[in-house]
Amino acid sequence: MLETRNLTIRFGGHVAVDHVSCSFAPGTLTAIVGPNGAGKTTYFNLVSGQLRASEGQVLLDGVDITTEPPSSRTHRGLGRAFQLTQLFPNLSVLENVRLAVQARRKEGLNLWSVWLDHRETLARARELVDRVKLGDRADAPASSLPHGDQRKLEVAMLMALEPKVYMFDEPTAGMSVDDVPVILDLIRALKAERDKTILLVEHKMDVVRELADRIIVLHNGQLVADGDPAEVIASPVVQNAYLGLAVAEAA
Ligand SMILES: Nc1ncnc2c1ncn2[C@@H]1O[C@H](COP(=O)(O)OP(=O)(O)OP(=O)(O)O)[C@@H](O)[C@H]1O
Repeated sequence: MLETRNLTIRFGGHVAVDHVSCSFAPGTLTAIVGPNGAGKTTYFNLVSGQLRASEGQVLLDGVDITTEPPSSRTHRGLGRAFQLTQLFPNLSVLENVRLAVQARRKEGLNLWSVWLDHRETLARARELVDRVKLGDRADAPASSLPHGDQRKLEVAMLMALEPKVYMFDEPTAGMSVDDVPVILDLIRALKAERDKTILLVEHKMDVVRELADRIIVLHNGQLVADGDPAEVIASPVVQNAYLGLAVAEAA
């Protein structure tokens, strides 16, 4: 179980995330929505450890991880999609995924087991590369991939870590219409495993409606709605705070 208690961060006088208390159970997909600047990405950064909270706590399975660096949170099973800057641009797609698989496994000192591990690691990496539909780009340098394929690679690397909690921040942003279904299918498949906790920041309401078991709404850093997707979307607070604004912005 992932939980935040009164999670808060201030940048100067600005409170970007304001006392957000929320828990996320395994087997659920929670969409986090809200207008631009609402604090969604900042909330993610606080959970994954890219930012340190000014106040409040982050707990994973009851352990207070508020002051831990991102690497130890990852080690505990908190998985945030890789950023492009974390990839090795000159290594191939397969090599990048292989390194992520390797990071997850412990290599023994016995040479025979190292060899077996190497073969298994490579096989697992290939499986993941195929799963994200990058099989025909496996040997291409990561830097040569178009944007949509790079996002798929990020997801493959995240899956290689086998986290308990998956955090996706607008996973389909900037993708072509052909690439979007690949990512959504992967998220659906993770959801079908029923033991993963999935957090999804997403602006596309049709995606949210289809995938989410629950929606939380952030507005000015505060949690202003939380519940069943249909009810939350219909609630006045969302219509005014989010959808109303989104419509106004789109106009
Ligand atoms: N490092 C920072 N320093 C100062 N202000 C920041 C910093 N990071 C975020 N903010 C501010 O915090 C607020 C929340 O930003 P955040 O990016 O979390 O919003 P968001 O809901 O993810 O928006 P979007 O939907 O546009 O991605 C914004 O007002 C932003 O300008």
